[in-house]
Amino acid sequence: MKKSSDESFLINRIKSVKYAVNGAVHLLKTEGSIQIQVSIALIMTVIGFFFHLSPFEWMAQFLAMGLVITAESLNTAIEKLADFIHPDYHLKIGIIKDISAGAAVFAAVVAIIIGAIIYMPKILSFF
Ligand SMILES: Nc1ncnc2c1ncn2[C@@H]1O[C@H](COP(=O)(O)OP(=O)(O)OP(=O)(O)O)[C@@H](O)[C@H]1O
Repeated sequence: MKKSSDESFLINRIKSVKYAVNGAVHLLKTEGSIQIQVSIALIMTVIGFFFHLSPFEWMAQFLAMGLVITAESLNTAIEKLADFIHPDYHLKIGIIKDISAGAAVFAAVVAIIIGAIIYMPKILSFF
């Protein structure tokens, strides 16, 4: 009895991961904002190799990129939920969407600050 409930728990966890991966693939295939953020992340990774980032700088850069892509993904989910619940114009839907987009702005500002801390000294050292 215990064993079969453990097995179904494991199967449910594996299914959840599969659904989550499907969601990530859906975002990558259909959402322009996510495609742009992932493209920026790939470009920043190439730039990171060019500037020989330290392990700590790599960690900070990947955390920043992950934060932005995560915030953008959640913003997309909230926008879609809002459109589904209330397809017509409504002041509160507008505020909810603005707040959701605001979270992505916070993430982007943090990423820009981290990028400046990593790259400004390297760029300035060229001059
Ligand atoms: N149903 C609505 N009612 C009121 N205001 C809305 C509504 N839909 C959108 N808005 C306003 O328009 C803004 C943009 O909404 P929209 O859903 O087009 O997001 P977006 O940032 O352009 O995302 P995307 O281009 O990824 O769809 C919202 O932040 C909100 O201010």
